[in-house]
Amino acid sequence: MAEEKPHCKVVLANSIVKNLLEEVHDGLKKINKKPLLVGFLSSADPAARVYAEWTGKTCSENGFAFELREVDRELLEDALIDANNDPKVDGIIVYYPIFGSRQDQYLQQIVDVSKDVEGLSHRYIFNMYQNIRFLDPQNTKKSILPCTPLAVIKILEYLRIYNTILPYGNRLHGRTVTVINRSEVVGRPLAALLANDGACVYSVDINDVQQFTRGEGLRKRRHEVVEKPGWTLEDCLPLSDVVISGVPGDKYKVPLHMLREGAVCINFSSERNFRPEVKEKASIYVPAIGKVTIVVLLRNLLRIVQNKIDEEAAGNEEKSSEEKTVQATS
Ligand SMILES: NC(=O)C1=CN([C@@H]2O[C@H](COP(=O)(O)OP(=O)(O)OC[C@H]3O[C@@H](n4cnc5c(N)ncnc54)[C@H](O)[C@@H]3O)[C@@H](O)[C@H]2O)C=CC1
Ligand SMILES: Nc1nc(=O)c2c([nH]1)NC[C@@H]1CN(c3ccc(C(=O)N[C@@H](CCC(=O)O)C(=O)O)cc3)C=[N+]21
Repeated sequence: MAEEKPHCKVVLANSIVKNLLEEVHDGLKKINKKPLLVGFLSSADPAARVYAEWTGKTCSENGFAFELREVDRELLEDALIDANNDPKVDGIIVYYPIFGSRQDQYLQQIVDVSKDVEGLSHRYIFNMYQNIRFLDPQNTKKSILPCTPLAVIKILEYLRIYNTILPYGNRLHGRTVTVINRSEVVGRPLAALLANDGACVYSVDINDVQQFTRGEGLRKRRHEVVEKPGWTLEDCLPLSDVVISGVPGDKYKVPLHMLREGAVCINFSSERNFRPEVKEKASIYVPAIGKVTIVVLLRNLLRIVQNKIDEEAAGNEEKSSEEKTVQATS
């Protein structure tokens, strides 16, 4: 008897983006202005330019203004300060890598928190690792999450890996996820976010394996990390419901022989980290997520603009009540 084709569902970014865009459009209707995002391109990396071009395209298609500023990297610091001080600029994104060293982190921190749509400012990253979800004690202003990790989370929600029968904050309880990449911009924050939401996460990089969890019964408030001495990716794969890979370069391929039957596989690298044969074993395969990342970026920009509007309204209220007090006493 002839064998049938394997039953793997390939999920493309477009279908995931649709829902998120609706949310963004609704949000945009509620504010009566066109937010301005400014992108700074000082990177020689072709991936950065492509990403910048997509950002521009997605902005203009969805009611956001985008301005690309190509700046010599030695002049970037001053250009960022100018944009911080310019009230017309709502959000700032700096494309990486620039120097490819710690200087990139320094430049990242120059961007004013109130304009940081990528969510890589220290305050936002601190809140994320500490599992602090709001910016104010009244829990009205949600903190900003880093774009690519948040895009992966939105994908996992779309795929129903998040179990909505469980309370918010614990919806990955019982899931085991492997993340191959532990960079400070994607892999490590992603592992922390997933573990904060209740997952058991194996974080794999070129050197070692670490496990991120909230402990047995999710007793801990936030994730903790333990080293797994002697472990390799091969030990993690058979245990994992979800495998997320983001290794740069076209050489790297996730070994498929140890992959669990029916696993969910997601690639966020610019190159394909999974061979086409992944479809023989996986139940769901997401080959690229870049488009989701950009829509999440717009969602962050909207949130920043909303937070600013709310703050100004609160400030005005305070002022007018002060005025009243002054009037009453004079
Ligand atoms: N789809 C999206 O929205 C985004 C995609 N990217 C893409 O993701 C990729 C990674 O970007 P970054 O995290 O910034 O890169 P990076 O170079 O900072 O980090 C790479 C990570 O992969 C690990 N790694 C390298 N070789 C490995 C191996 N053989 N086995 C296991 N781990 C290995 C490294 O240890 C490191 O943790 C790039 O292709 C980049 O273009 C980056 C940002 C957003
Ligand atoms: N500040 C900053 N933030 C970034 O997020 C950032 C950056 N700098 N510099 C450059 C890298 C690169 N990057 C990618 C985006 C999408 C794909 C991606 O998934 N591309 C798909 C195509 C599009 C799709 O279908 O999703 C593909 O190559 O097949 C990869 C890589 C973001 N980056």
